[in-house]
Amino acid sequence: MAQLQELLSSTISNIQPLLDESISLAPLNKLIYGSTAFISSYVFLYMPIRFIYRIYFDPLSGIPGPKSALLSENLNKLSWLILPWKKGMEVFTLKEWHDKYGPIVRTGPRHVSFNDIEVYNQIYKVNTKFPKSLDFYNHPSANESIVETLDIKDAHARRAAFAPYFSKPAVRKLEDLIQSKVSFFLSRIQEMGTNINITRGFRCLTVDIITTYSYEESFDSLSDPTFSPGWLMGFEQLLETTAVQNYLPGTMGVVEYVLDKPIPRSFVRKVSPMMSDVLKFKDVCTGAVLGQKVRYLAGERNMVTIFAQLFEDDEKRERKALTDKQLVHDAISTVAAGMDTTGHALSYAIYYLVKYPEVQKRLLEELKGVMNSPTADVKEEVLDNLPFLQACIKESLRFSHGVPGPLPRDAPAGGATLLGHYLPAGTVILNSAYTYHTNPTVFPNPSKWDPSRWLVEDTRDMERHFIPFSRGSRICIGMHLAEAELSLALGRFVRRFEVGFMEGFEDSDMEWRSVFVPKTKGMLMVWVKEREE
Ligand code: HEM
Repeated sequence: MAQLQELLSSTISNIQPLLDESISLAPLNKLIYGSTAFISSYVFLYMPIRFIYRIYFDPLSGIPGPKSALLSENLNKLSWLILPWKKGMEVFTLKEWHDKYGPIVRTGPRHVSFNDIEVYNQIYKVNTKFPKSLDFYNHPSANESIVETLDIKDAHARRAAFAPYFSKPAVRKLEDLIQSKVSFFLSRIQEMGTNINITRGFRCLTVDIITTYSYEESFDSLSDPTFSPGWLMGFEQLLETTAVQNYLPGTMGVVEYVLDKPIPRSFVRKVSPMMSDVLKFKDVCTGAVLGQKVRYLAGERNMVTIFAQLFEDDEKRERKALTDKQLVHDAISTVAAGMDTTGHALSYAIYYLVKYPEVQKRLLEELKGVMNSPTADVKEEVLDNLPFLQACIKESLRFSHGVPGPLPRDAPAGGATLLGHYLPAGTVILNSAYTYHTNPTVFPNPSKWDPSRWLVEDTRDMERHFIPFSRGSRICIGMHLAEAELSLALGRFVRRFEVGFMEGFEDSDMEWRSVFVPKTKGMLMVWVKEREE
């Protein structure tokens, strides 16, 4: 005890002159001195102690994983965003880590990733206790949408309001709309013949369908001469900003607020055409949904759109109406959720059908069995029952993954024990569809696009690991619409056209990195020629 007292008094007497000196410094020097002391103690004292704590004493310390990832959550995030060799590569790295460390990996100080379908089913189930994580679902243009509603009860109520408009019977009633947009899409590409950016073409198709259904007025993107309307350019930019927001939450909110409110749009266009396009995309969605609300409130009752039905059902059921902000965020996120996902799956299908002509031939033979001419009408119900077409669609969904980025969920209050490890409340739990879809035990030779794998007798294990639409209470709300679009667009396209790659297109153009959804390096450029029989 006496020794300790002696040590303390000698330390104080050593520090005292330094403190006295610092008190007598000029204010500027005091600031420099103070900040240097703060930063040095943070970097050289606090960070190492915290690092050691995380490795040896933290409740998550028993979980295997790369130790370097435990240094700092913020550094991890920044590195996924800015280091050229890591940018957009998180899902690939997660898979490598699972291959190395096993089904549970600690990927950050409070992040844990899984590769175990039983765990997946427990987290992403109906009546789950694991809410979506604020760590990710917090984008300024969508944080009041269904997609980013975190609270389980609130999300249930929001989904229940929209679900009737996306059920299988509701989508069947939409068939005429989908068919007419697919017909227009096919006539446009027939007219173009060559140099067709089919990646963007598919996006325009899916958006014209969902905007007509949402707001009655289609964005009419399919009429754009090159399938490149301004709002789509904006959306492509928005995807880039999604990555910034994923890793640096709040940043885009501030940027968007500053550009959106006090600064005139003409000035924004001069300074940043990219941000200007992003704002244009938001403006179009905002105008469309709020315009419809005004018409509804003015007494118009003959609209059959999602939002008009919602306004009517709110009134009938005496439900609390959505705020304007919620409506706008739903309008933006529904367009965004349904466009790229469906578009990617279709692009991958066409890409591989061109690469593997024998597979295309087999598909064509099947389609000829139900469509006796290249432009014959066909119902979705008929296409749904074609095994090889459905196998091609499944394999394309397995390759495009739907949303490959991990869909983060939080460990609930009281924590959770998974695979024998206790995860305290708030631990961020990651599961990436990419990891599950490329499991070689379940999908032998997983990097081969092979629709026939789905035609074997027992597909149960593959089905269990096939999660492009996720599962449970937060499963994709637009799944039936997407399925109808995929069957009709792919079936009618392949029956009608021969298709090939444009000169200059390279396989590497289809390589992707993840900005939550996959973003390919280039665009799929094709020519088409109408089939003769
Ligand atoms: C091939 C096409 C599609 C795929 C692969 C797909 C995939 C997914 C996935 C994986 C989720 C879960 C996201 C999460 O947990 O954060 C999701 C959610 C969602 N999807 Fe889709 N989607 C597709 C098409 C569509 C379409 C056409 C629409 C509507 C027009 C749509 C609307 C939504 C909405 C609103 C959610 C949020 C549901 C919630 O948070 O409860 N999706 N989708």
